[in-house]
Amino acid sequence: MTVFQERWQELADIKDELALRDWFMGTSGNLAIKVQDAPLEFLVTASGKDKRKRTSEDFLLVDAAGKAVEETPLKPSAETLLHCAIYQKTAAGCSLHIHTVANNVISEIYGDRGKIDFKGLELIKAFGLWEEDAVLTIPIIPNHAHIPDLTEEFRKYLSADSGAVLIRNHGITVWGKDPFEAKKLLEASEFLFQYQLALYQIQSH
Ligand SMILES: CSC[C@@H](O)[C@@H](O)C(=O)COP(=O)(O)O
Ligand SMILES: [Zn+2]
Repeated sequence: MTVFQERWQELADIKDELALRDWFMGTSGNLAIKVQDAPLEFLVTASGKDKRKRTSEDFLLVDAAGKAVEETPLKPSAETLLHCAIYQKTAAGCSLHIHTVANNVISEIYGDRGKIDFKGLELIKAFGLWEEDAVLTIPIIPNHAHIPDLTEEFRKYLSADSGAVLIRNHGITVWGKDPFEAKKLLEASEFLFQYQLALYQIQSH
């Protein structure tokens, strides 16, 4: 199997796993996996597809500018520039973006603060935070409709090779060295958002 085929299969498998969780409501979400550096090329989901379906037209190969490497009728994800920024600024190998009710509501509740902090919760260890008093901070950025503007804002938080950013009333984007790490961060984030939401609902009564 070529590297291209291996990466395609890895991305298709992770797409199926996230689909099983119903994390692609209304065609939302996009996924990417790096195929090579210098020149950068990565596979990204084709725009507007039902990501619950597995087909031979789910992904296309794009370059560092987010343009298709070969002639294709497929359109790269509308949010490809976010994935470009990740691969340009970090050593990540995989990036995942999903919309959930929990991540949207949390982003709205905490959006004015520009971040949400988690402390004293076991699952922040998924982000490599093992100390007793460690704090996980997930930035929350405004949801600019103009994707280059959104990307500019997003780039400010790309200082590590793995991480997560919430886009207000839109969704979350995570990145990690490979699909396993990116999925771990995604699942941990969604757990933390659901926990915080449940707590918020109890405490506001
Ligand atoms: C209709 S879903 C919202 C989209 O605008 C977008 O935010 C999204 O996540 C999916 O867009 P896509 O172009 O399919 O990658
Ligand atoms: Zn989106």
